[in-house]
Amino acid sequence: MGTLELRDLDKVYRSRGKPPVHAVRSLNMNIEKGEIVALLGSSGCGKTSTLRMIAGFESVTAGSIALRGRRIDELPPARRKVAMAFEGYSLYPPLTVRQNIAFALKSQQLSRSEVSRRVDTVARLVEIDDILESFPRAISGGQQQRVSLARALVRYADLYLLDEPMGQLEPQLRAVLRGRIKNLLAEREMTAIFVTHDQTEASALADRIAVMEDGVLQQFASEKELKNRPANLFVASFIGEPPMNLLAADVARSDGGFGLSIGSDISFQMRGDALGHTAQKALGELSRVRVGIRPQKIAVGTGDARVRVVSNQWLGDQSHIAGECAGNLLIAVIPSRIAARPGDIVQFALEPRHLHIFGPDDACIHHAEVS
Ligand SMILES: Nc1ncnc2c1ncn2[C@@H]1O[C@H](COP(=O)(O)OP(=O)(O)OP(=O)(O)O)[C@@H](O)[C@H]1O
Repeated sequence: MGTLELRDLDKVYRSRGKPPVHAVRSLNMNIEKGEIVALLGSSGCGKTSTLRMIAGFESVTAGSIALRGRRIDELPPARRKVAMAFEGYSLYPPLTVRQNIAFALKSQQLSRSEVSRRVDTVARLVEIDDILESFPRAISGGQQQRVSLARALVRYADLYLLDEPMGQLEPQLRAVLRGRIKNLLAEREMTAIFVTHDQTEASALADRIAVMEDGVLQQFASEKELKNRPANLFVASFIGEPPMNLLAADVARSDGGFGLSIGSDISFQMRGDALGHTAQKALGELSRVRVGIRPQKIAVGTGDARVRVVSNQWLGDQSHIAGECAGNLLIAVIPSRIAARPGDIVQFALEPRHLHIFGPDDACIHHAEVS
């Protein structure tokens, strides 16, 4: 049993005169104590709706939410033992920053010195200790966001919900706070869910990442697992920078395995013994699949694929070379510079062991070797 259990959670928004919006569909998740989870996905995929249902700001259309074995989906927000930092979850204007943060501790009956100590500690952590006596209207948006974060983190709760907690901060401060918040959460074994559309943030903070699209959970796994074993085409193309190269391939049976060809220019021999049973069965029934290969797995300057260079960018520590081959755009990332200009022909080497293969319903039927 996890600390937080979401069972078949559904959210449908109905407004008069408009078609209903099915924002979250049959969501199932188990989150363990002390786990930090990121809800990651593009705008409108249902991340915030999920968080707001857990917080109690939105009703649940169907399904259930249990926290430490207790059903909470019918409880008012204040009784859920959940601390949250929400965008627009506004600060009280007549109170100073210090009073705003201390207010979150009101129900906990702590001594004044204990309240003060806790407020000071969390304020230092998010670097707002110099504005504790200011009023909300006198501080910047980024500072307000950090006050909101401090107000959540200062509490002792069963669960912390953070909606784009650092969205308004500059990259440098963001990186520093990320590290500190991660340490704090780990030290106190706090269970937390945060919403982000920033992959770097999700990878840096979270133990596991829930990738959502169109209200549907696509995969819930560690960053490494998402990268190495994407469940489907969506996750494969969403996770990783630059995105995985995806190509349509024709399937043919060949000696002891399968041949996959992309136009007449690129082909792969997949040995049967390198494919699992599921992949062999699926390939035996399919004439066309999609294959994926990460840009970092393509070698440049050797190999059979002749590629016409579209762009070649040196980013200081790696080159991104985009090229066209058999009507497909391929991107390779290599750790060195090469002298290739747009229009030049260069060789790309794509190896069968680096291929992910996607079958019907875009599900992954074979994963690349992990190296
Ligand atoms: N109160 C509401 N009434 C009607 N539709 C809503 C409401 N809140 C959200 N939606 C719709 O539900 C869908 C999911 O929205 P949600 O805010 O949960 O997504 P999100 O992934 O958090 O997006 P963002 O990153 O832009 O906040 C969207 O289509 C959105 O327009």
